[in-house]
Amino acid sequence: MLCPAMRCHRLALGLGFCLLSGTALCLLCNMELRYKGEKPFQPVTQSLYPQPKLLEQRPTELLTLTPWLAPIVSEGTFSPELLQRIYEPLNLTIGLTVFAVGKYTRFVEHFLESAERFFMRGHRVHYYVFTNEPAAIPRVPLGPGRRLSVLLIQRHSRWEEISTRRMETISRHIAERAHREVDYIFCLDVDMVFRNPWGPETLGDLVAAIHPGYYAVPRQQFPYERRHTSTAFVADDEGDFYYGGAVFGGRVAKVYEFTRGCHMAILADKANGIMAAWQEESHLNRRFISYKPSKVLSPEYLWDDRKPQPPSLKLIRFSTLDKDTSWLRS
Ligand SMILES: CC(=O)N[C@H]1[C@@H](OP(=O)(O)OP(=O)(O)OC[C@H]2O[C@@H](n3ccc(=O)[nH]c3=O)[C@H](O)[C@@H]2O)O[C@H](CO)[C@H](O)[C@@H]1O
Ligand SMILES: [Mn+2]
Repeated sequence: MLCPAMRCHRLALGLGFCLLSGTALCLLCNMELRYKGEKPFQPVTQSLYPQPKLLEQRPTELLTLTPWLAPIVSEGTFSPELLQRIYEPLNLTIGLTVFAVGKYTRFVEHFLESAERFFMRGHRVHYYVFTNEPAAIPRVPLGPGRRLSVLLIQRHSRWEEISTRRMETISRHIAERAHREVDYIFCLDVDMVFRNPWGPETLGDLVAAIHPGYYAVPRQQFPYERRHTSTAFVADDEGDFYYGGAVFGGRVAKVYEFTRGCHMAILADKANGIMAAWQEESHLNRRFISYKPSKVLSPEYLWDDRKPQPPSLKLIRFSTLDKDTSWLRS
């Protein structure tokens, strides 16, 4: 039999031990791992390597990875059901910017109606429509979790200016507002329509889409800006794919950096009295050579109704309408 004093002593020891091991366990559980700092990629400066060819392997099968190992998204490369199950619980909000200035307001209704049918079904979506004429924006009925903000912008007289200014407007809009409201953001042309599902397979840090007019063309023939005096200049032996200015996107912070970078380059050109060959599309292409997209969308995501559907494309998801360009720009 232990005397009461000894029992007390043992009890105190036991309790002390429990307390100590408990604290240690607690500390271990709550311990934050200090990883080595993330090292962001630096812009690519040397670009002497063979051009990737979307149709290289077999003439009707698209390439699925870029030489820097970014996925090239097309029908058959992903499971929509699986991706839906992965992304749904994340409760993401996806922003979509679209510009409708002057006569282009007539495209909004068809654009939004088709987006409601096909764009990011089952996810929260925030449309940002930039226009000089808010009264001309139709009230298209939206599904649950989907909202629309109409934002007033100035109208510039030249269409090149309207189109090019988008980089500035988007970067400012992200800084002022959208960075708080959305996780990802896509920036699309309005003279287009969704024809098939566009889902979370398109989400990535920085996303570009291959232009429907140049996916089977050698890089020397890409309509890059070729004047050395422009900040959008691209040499003959540079370039991966020719990307369309009508579709880009990504994580909101990355799209901010991207649009700001393009805007700065456009401003530098402007100071020198230069408008790049294909306006903001030329700057977008220049920037994607140095800052590679982390995901590339096949021309399924940026087609043109004026072209017949080739056998290599199993479906068309988003396409330019056949429009009267000279009337629109007059
Ligand atoms: C076939 C062709 O020529 N394609 C070029 C043309 O695309 P696009 O012919 O697709 O240019 P676009 O007329 O659709 O203009 C781009 C976007 O700017 C907005 N917008 C433009 C003008 C206007 O008065 N109001 C308005 O809202 C609208 O959202 C439109 O979708 O121009 C782009 C640069 O901008 C690229 O160089 C494209 O390669
Ligand atoms: Mn367009």
